[in-house]
Amino acid sequence: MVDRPGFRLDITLTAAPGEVVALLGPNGAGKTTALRALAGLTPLTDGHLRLDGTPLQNTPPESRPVGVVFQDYLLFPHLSALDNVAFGPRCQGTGKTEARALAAAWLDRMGLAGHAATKPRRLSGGQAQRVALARALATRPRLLLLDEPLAALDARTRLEVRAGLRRHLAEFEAVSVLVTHDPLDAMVLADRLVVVEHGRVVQQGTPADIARHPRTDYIARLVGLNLYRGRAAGHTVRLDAGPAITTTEELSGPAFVAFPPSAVTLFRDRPSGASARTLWRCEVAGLETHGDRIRADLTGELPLAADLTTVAAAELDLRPGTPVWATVKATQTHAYPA
Ligand SMILES: Nc1ncnc2c1ncn2[C@@H]1O[C@H](COP(=O)(O)OP(=O)(O)OP(=O)(O)O)[C@@H](O)[C@H]1O
Repeated sequence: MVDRPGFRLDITLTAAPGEVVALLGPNGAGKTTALRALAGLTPLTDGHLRLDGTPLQNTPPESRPVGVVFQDYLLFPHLSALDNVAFGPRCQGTGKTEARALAAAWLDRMGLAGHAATKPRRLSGGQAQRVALARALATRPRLLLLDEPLAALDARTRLEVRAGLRRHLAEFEAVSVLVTHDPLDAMVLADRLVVVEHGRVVQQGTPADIARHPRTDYIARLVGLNLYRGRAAGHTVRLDAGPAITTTEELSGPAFVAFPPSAVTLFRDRPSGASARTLWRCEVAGLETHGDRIRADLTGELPLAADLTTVAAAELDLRPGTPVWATVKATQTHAYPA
């Protein structure tokens, strides 16, 4: 637990050797605070930290078997890539020659053998990220912490570096914890996602499980689903938001219903064949381009997001304020216990 005026981080986090855990959450949720507490840079107000069975909270940061890759890498600007990587082993008492040989091997593993003598300012973003990772791994940490590891990169580099990082994390035999806002980074890199909101864990599980069964609005938006809470009886869920919705699954009691924006069809006139159970009167609140589709934000009987092709949006002549009827197929809705 970490307490500071106006904010409390209160989370339980456990991880097995070899596991990659992503802490995912909105701004100010407490992800960085959690990472700093693990690194020993922010003291715990209460609770404990244990690594390989050994209490950690009284060990100063520099003596913890923890490697950190900071968001902006924090490479030493005056040292070559090789000396940046050799720095950690040197601090641990490894002799100069051995530390440099170790660093050279790490750079080689990262595909950077040709850049050993390069200073950080001459490295590309992706190369600097790999040097920072090599620097953290060269100390043979038992816990690897990565703060927004890809945030400093442009979209193209990000794709490549993400794939490389995934490989290195998979090979790393101890625990990795990474912090990110980016659901894609989290899904690609982590074995398990821990979603933090307001200083607490609101959901955790495998990426696939979280994407299929979001339990908060933040996660639903992240994975691009419409999400409602309600009460199920058979194939109908009466939503807290008002209307009822027909679902394929049969359930009873508190339930979530989720469906993707692409499962929604919009009409200007009330469609004659549609079941009243899956037909809502809405109004367009906003429109934005979403890849090769148009995402319509709707308010009304059921607030929802709908994806349309550009042609469909033009034919419906949608603009903010346009009244529409929205329907979703029961086969595309997904209900699960709340
Ligand atoms: N050094 C600090 N002193 C005081 N308050 C802080 C400090 N750092 C963060 N906070 C506050 O603590 C809370 C948690 O912040 P934290 O940076 O851990 O969140 P985060 O999930 O990492 O957010 P972000 O994604 O924006 O980095 C926020 O309310 C933030 O304003």
